Amino acid sequence: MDRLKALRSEIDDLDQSIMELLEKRMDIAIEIGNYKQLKNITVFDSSREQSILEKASTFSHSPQISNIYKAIMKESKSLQRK
Ligand SMILES: O=C(O)C(=O)C[C@]1(C(=O)O)C=C[C@@H](O)C=C1
Repeated sequence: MDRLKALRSEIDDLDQSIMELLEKRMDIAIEIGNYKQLKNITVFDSSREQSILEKASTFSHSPQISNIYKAIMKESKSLQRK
């Protein structure tokens, strides 16, 4: 039980950092969205997404990281379209 508590505490610390970084990323995505709207640029940029997904798969061979990035970028686009 002590071990479970300790591991959960590690996850809590990591979640705090992940959430802070995701919040920052979303703020920047909103700024990019505003810029794109101003300049009449489409929200979806396939080559940029491919390059991020390539980085994710180079960083880690586990498909989970790429899947998480797909979800992050889906939310990013939805924020930009608001
Ligand atoms: O880099 C951009 O152009 C963005 O809008 C950001 C972002 C992302 O979340 O990384 C979101 C949508 C695009 O399809 C590509 C990338």
